[in-house]
Amino acid sequence: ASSEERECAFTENLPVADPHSGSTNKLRGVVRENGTVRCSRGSRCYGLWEKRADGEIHLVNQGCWALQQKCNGDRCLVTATPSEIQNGNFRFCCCNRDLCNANFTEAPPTADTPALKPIRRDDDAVNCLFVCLFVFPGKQKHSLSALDVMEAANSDSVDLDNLKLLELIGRGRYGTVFRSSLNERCVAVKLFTSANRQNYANERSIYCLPLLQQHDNIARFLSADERTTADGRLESLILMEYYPHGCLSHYLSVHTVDWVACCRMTHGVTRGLAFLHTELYRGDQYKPPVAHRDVTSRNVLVRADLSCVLADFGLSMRLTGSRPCRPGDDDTMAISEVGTVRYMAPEVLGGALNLRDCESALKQVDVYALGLLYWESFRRCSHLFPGEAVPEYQLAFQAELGNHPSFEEMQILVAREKYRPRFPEAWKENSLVGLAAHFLSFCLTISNLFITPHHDFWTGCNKVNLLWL
Ligand SMILES: Nc1ncnc2c1ncn2[C@@H]1O[C@H](COP(=O)(O)OP(=O)(O)OP(=O)(O)O)[C@@H](O)[C@H]1O
Repeated sequence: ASSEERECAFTENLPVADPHSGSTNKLRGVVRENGTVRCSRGSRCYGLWEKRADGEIHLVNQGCWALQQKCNGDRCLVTATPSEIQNGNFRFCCCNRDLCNANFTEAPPTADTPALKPIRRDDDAVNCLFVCLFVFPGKQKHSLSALDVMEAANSDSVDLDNLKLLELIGRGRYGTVFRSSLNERCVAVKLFTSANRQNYANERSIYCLPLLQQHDNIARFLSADERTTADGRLESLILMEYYPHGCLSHYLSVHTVDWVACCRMTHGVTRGLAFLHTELYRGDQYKPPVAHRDVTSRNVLVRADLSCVLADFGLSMRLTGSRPCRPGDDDTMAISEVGTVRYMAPEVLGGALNLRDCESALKQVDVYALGLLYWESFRRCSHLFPGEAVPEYQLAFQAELGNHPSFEEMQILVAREKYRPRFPEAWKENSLVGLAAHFLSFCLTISNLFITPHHDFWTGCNKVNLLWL
């Protein structure tokens, strides 16, 4: 039964734009004139209704639902309590019988109700979905994120039996990343051992912040879960969209890029970081400003069209709310000295981070690292080396300190000697004017694309400019 084709009621009052991943096209199936859709094998049906201010319930969308977990009922049961979904304004259900989504049935959630519940601990992902779908209907370009968030919202416990780890694609300090398949969809899975559970919990909570998944330059989160391995160990998993080009540093190490591609890459990371830093209120949604605290070219992932997303939020920190950020706190050290040593700002290395204005200080630390990413990227830009070979890819300070610089080495070089990555000779000699023009147009491009000119961001940007100039 799970692999049958399914016929579902179909309505699209709110268009779900074409996702940019082929694998999710199967969400739609073949739409028929009689208001139904023939969904691809293994799909379920879903429905979404809105309760308006007048108390009337209006149908919003119906169609095929690619995720199978918890959608096995005959009836379309709404089990998330109304308060969990946008203050009770929406009803979502999915089910596994032909046309079962024509109507919904409200049922109080029970332990064994074969239906949906939002992501554990909060309903941010569900709320994100509704903001994606309704508050910004003009942003259909991002509707893969809406779809993904719908999936995330409903995949509290992914059916891990269907998850196959296929190939090891990355190993970081905190997690091991595998290209994987989930119900024939290609995904990336980051596995954390119990020793790194805090990092997992933090990354998960950041991904689930309201509005975060709406942004095109933040990595797509699909789900998170925990399981016990055969030998009794606790293992935590984060499921994400799979980015076939991998991380920025890998991409740049094997490819040069032209000017446009280079701008697209750096611009994407910049937008992602600006968004992360920004405090947002939209309707009843609140996104706190967040510092990434580990901006590196390994933590930026590259899409097929060479646009980039910011990833790896295991060390990220909300900059408002309950967490203190004052000198003398027990976690002052943790606040100021996390990250990858190569990308640490001089004030972090020199122990001079201004914790009295923690929010600005940590944002500026991120922006310093962003400047190093620009340097790594533009050194691989073919247009900036006319008539000569593009230099081999280098990480920032690799020429000076090699592959594994220590904290002390970085401290001496960057904080004490105030050394910064060098411009290649080609940029100094012949094309300074051209470069300046390019750089100016680049700055203008990115400045146009910020949501709001953010004071702290621009303060940080001055550091980038200084680094460049
Ligand atoms: N969704 C993805 N798609 C493709 N490759 C990925 C994906 N996520 C991570 N990777 C690869 O795995 C590597 C490690 O991932 P990640 O940085 O999230 O782990 P980490 O343990 O937190 O690492 P770090 O040491 O940077 O903190 C990345 O640099 C990248 O090459």
